[in-house]
Amino acid sequence: MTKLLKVHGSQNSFFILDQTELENPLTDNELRQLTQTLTDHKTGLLGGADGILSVEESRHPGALGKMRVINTDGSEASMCGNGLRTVARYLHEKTGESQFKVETMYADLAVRQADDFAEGVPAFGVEISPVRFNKESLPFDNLGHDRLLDTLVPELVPGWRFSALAVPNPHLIAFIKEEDLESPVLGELGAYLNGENPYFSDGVNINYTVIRGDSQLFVRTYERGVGFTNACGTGMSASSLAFALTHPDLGHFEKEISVYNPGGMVKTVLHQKDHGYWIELIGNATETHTIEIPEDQLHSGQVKLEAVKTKETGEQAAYLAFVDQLTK
Ligand SMILES: N[C@@H](CCC[C@H](N)C(=O)O)C(=O)O
Repeated sequence: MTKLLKVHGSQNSFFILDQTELENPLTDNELRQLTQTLTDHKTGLLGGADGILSVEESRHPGALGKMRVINTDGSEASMCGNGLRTVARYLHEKTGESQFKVETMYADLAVRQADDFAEGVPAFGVEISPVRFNKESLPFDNLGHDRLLDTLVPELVPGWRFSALAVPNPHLIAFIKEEDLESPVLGELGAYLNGENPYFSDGVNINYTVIRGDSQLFVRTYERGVGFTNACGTGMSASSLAFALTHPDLGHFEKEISVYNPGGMVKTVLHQKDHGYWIELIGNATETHTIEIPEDQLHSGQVKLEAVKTKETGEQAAYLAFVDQLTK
């Protein structure tokens, strides 16, 4: 039997699969197939999820493991901020270390155990970097600009200003009004830019961001490879940096920014380093279920749900109580 975990950061949910514990690691095809099977929100396990986080061995100095991120549609993302917090917690519990690095597709990122957000709500801080603005990094094209920073882009939505950042996965940020949060335009633009289109050939995560005051944001994200999610950690980090660069009177470096989202709240802290930027993303790392699946079913992608054993950890009640007090 192989043990998996169902986890979330701001209710952006994942299954953690530690491939170092398998007799035979999955091939990339098997991992893609398994993700599509388990994460489907209608037919998947425990109501599905927003992806699988595959934990693998790292040989990089200081890194206790490697995280790979597979979106629900089977595509692989270079980073996942909410997911990295849960992998940090997993590796912390496995090794006893509280501060270490995790290898990701493009960078070895620093992670640390942070103060609990509330009783029963463990939290971790993770590095989000590298940050790039050039159009080749996302990539985007045919928009008449080499970078977007609070730029009018009539090709996308007339009258709306966009910023584009790779952290290193690609993000578009639009600062919008509170009353536009439920507009159908949000989903339409998300679906358009993540299908065949002349601008973002690899798709893009889109963060619709409302400024709620000094150091306060609300972000709703349409994620590449998934659709609307409860939260996107790299998206909230990218939005925080765009906020400070475009609204320096309200968004500040080296000071916590509270970022609310449909699934809860995280904190971000912006840093400048060597003419560049990095962001610390701090938030919950909640384990909701332990799961046991026969290893052969993971390889075949034909998981028989009746052969799977699941057990609630009880952490979700504490998390929901935390979210409840945010709104009071
Ligand atoms: N939810 C994640 C981002 C996951 C990857 C994204 N869908 C992509 O394709 O870039 C986060 O918390 O950062």
